[in-house]
Amino acid sequence: MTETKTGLSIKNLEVTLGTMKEPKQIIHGIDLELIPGQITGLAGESGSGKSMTGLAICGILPENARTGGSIDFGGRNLLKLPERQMNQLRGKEIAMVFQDPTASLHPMINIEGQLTDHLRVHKRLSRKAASARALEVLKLVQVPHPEAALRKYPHQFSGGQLQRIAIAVAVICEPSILIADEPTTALDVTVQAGILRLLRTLCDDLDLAIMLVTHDLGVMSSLADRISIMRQGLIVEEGDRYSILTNPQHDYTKALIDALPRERSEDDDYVDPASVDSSLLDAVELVPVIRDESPSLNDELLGAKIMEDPEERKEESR
Ligand SMILES: Nc1ncnc2c1ncn2[C@@H]1O[C@H](COP(=O)(O)OP(=O)(O)OP(=O)(O)O)[C@@H](O)[C@H]1O
Repeated sequence: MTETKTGLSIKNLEVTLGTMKEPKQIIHGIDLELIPGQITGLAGESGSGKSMTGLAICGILPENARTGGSIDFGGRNLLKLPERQMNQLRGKEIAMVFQDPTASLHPMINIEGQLTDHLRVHKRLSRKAASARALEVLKLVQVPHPEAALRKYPHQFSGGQLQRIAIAVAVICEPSILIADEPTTALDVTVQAGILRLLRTLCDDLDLAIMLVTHDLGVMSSLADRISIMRQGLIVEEGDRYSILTNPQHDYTKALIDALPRERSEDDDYVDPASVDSSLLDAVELVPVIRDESPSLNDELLGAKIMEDPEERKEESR
């Protein structure tokens, strides 16, 4: 991939909902950078404003939302962009993956149709070229039997495969930015790890700038390059993954880390790699970062999976 990707810079973003008479400020002036080839994690409790941040980037906030600050993408402030131009960027340059993959898939259109429609709208490719690209991208996201998958409908796939297809729809136009909002929350733990690994691979190979929204700091610990911790509409702490997880400064971050599961017990959902299908083994590799027997969340827990040097991680993933 030779094309240079564009990052995104949020400065002092404010979002207010409600009426003029009864305004409800949801986001209170946050800064965030999305950098090509990096996963930026946005973690925090429910209702802290993580999803609203993603919606603001995609220009799909609720109709009554009022915004302040700026979201700079390639020299344009997305908050001020006319709807028509925002429509052109959305899906092509800025894509989104949601918790529920069916939210981005039409139940009555086969997978080839969903992938090629999207491509033909944004890239104006011929039918034949769009079909070839659809097959290529299904292979990229590792959907089994991709030729046959193109002819199937969403209800014929499992949740994990559907999420891979939703990711294929998101990346088919080679966007610069991918907003992944709780992309694994609804999935079984072994499938979760595979999707997380896929996001990492796409980030590295396509030079994508990914914003990963999750309430689960455990997911962050295995994946994000940088982590921002959000609470009540504010980013209370931001830094590289290693320092956030090993040397948190804010009490709220410390509390989130304390809440991470550390011990395996009979009834938790730790999956013994020996007990799963060998095709999943690769994916499961990510899990031990989240679920280790170590007594505390320290360097030992983070182990080889957390490295200070992103280049070192890139090397490992090759
Ligand atoms: N359409 C809406 N109208 C008014 N308030 C809303 C609307 N949607 C969300 N909110 C409020 O905005 C705040 C931020 O919501 P948001 O969905 O961004 O939180 P979140 O951090 O993503 O939480 P979760 O993890 O539960 O999705 C919450 O207080 C929520 O109640």
